Amino acid sequence: MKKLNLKALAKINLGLDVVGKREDGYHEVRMVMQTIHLFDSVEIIVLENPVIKVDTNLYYLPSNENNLVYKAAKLLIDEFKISKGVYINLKKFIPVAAGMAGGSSDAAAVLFGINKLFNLGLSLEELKKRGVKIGADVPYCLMRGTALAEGIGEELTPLHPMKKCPVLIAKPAISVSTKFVYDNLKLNEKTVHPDIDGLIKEIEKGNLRGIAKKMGNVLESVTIPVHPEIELIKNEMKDKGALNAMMSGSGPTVFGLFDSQTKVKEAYEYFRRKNIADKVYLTSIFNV
Ligand SMILES: C[C@@](CO)(OP(=O)(O)O)[C@H](O)COP(=O)(O)OP(=O)(O)OC[C@H]1O[C@@H](n2ccc(N)nc2=O)[C@H](O)[C@@H]1O
Ligand SMILES: Nc1ncnc2c1ncn2[C@@H]1O[C@H](COP(=O)(O)OP(=O)(O)O)[C@@H](O)[C@H]1O
Repeated sequence: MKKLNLKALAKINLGLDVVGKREDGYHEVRMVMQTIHLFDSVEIIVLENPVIKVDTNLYYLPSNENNLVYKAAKLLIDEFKISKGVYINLKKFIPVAAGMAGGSSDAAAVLFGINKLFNLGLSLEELKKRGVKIGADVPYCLMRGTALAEGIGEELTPLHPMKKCPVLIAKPAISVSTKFVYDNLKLNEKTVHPDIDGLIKEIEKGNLRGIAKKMGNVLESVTIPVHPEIELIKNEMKDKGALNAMMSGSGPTVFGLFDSQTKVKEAYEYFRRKNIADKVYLTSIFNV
């Protein structure tokens, strides 16, 4: 049986700025992306019949063409007129609709896997071009590591690898639609834009405190007023010793960067004990 087991890793945005809006409604961004050690598991098995079958461990996720892994498989199977099929068994651990690119990373894993299983010979660049048709974050999920993402998120420049540190993740029991957040973003002269270039300089220096100071996410201005519990979680994390804490992507997940294993463990235990968030993970920076 021909099969592959892959890890689809989650991301956080160390910095997220929106610099304009395109005519098609998509926004021009400048984001510092970072992979973390939190992943879904994606098993792909080649089938002799030309079908795409998806199973997931989450009852509320679609297993039809609305699942991003289905879309990724179909895209390559159609383009390369592959006469066989695939069975995809998806085990989700990355919170859904959380600002951590779980779905995009699953799709990236399937593009990567089908390219390998059927010997399509596509380069990473060629896979990224197909990935952006599924979602703006898919090209980054194929690349991983520390990167500057521009355009709608698909123009990628690798950056100096982020200094390793413990990361605390906390997601309140709410889901946020990325489209809603972008649609409700109002950019004007009062908008506080994060200093993305300054953040990159601190990453190059490997200065964790400097990185923490320069973190910023312009989408917080939309999501936090709708879900004020995000601000409370950020404050709790900082109180418990995070160098800084911020919402990832369109939210609602909050991540905190720590400079000590002892502090992060204490904060993790405290978050679990006090039920401060629905899901809490103690993880770390993943570099390629
Ligand atoms: C905000 C970010 C930050 O990394 O991540 P998440 O919060 O989704 O994890 C990304 O920009 C999200 O990328 P992704 O989730 O792949 O977006 P897509 O599926 O392509 O688009 C969902 C919707 O978001 C809006 N959208 C997305 C990307 C972008 N640069 N401008 C936009 O306006 C569009 O309205 C689109 O219909
Ligand atoms: N494989 C998948 N994993 C997660 N969500 C998926 C998947 N396929 C489709 N979706 C849909 O995509 C939406 C957002 O997915 P997700 O990638 O988890 O969010 P975000 O981009 O905020 O990190 C969800 O509403 C979900 O129904």
